[in-house]
Amino acid sequence: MKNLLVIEGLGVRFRLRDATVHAVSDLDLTVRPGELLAVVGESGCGKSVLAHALLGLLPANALVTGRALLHPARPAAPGPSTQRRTLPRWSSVLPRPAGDRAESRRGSSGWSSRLSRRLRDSAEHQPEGTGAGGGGVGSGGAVDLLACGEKVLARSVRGRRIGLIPQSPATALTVVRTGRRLLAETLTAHGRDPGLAAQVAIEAGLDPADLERYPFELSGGMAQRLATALALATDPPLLIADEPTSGLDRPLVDHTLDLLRRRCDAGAAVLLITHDLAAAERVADTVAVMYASRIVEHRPAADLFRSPAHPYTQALLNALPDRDFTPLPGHPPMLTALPPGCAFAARCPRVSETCATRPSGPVACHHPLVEVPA
Ligand SMILES: Nc1ncnc2c1ncn2[C@@H]1O[C@H](COP(=O)(O)OP(=O)(O)OP(=O)(O)O)[C@@H](O)[C@H]1O
Ligand code: NI
Repeated sequence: MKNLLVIEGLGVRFRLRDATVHAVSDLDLTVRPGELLAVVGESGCGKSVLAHALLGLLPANALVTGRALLHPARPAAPGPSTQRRTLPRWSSVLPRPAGDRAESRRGSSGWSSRLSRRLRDSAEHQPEGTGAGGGGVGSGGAVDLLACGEKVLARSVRGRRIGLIPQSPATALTVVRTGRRLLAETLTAHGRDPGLAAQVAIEAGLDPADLERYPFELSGGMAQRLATALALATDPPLLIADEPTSGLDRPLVDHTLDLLRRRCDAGAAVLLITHDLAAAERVADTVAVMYASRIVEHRPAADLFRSPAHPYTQALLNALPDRDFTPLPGHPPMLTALPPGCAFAARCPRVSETCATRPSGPVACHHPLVEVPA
């Protein structure tokens, strides 16, 4: 089936005063409708930055290169007049990008001013795909997420074509509305019946009674499930779930994973970002392993879990309690000082002189455990 998302050569660097953080490097990925792609890797390897780059949620000190084409899930609609629907500019659950230029110019970054602006922005209703910042929109409805600009992202991508379950929902949720109101507003904005709020909450594993609470009254796990419900409410063709099971007990972890799997089985695509390899093994079709800003192995999940090819993937699997339970020694390199060759070399049992040069291919290793055709 045709790809829904095609990422080519994605790079994200953050400029600091005296250094540059290479958070994502030369990243290529594709996601098809119906595919659950899991992105796994140790803390700080660039997983969330990847998600935020796709949604235009990076701060102002980020330099983004490459392209990320999002194709229409179904054949392109005939024209804006037939499908124009007013949407709040910001989904209830999406953080405003810290680098929003207008915000930086105003120089006001306090919590209350950000919140009041978010509320004001929620009242703005603008037609889709017009005006400044509308570059990167190709014929046939494909959008280059890295070039289309904030207006297109806000009006027609975030929430509508790509949903996000953010990694820290407790801080991303709008705090002045109850869960029920957040859900009802989101459903309404997307042309769905606000009366479905309870049903969507149950689907996400949240007791509908908890919808009467404000987000700050929820536990971490409850906020996680409310964020999941909000992302489901928009029924997006692509869902990015950034650690959607953190803070959940095992039965709720399985509930959330099975929910994501069912979305794929119904034709949506899911990009699942997780530390939890067991979670990826349970539901993923394909797995991309990230190490120090790069994808080092990208293969069908069944192949990767049966027979890992990159020594880093093998080390991650060996650390699982139901395998060797052997922790991976050492630490990843600083993203401000990445080596020119293989970034895993310093921790790799198979290292040789060749590893001073950078490997490439579906398994970025000079000494893979199994040969994987390109
Ligand atoms: N605004 C920023 N400025 C500088 N560095 C940043 C910024 N945002 C993220 N980083 C750095 O980018 C790297 C990747 O961060 P990211 O949040 O993507 O990691 P992650 O893989 O999602 O980790 P975790 O599993 O802990 O969530 C980290 O080293 C982080 O410190
Ligand atoms: Ni993260």
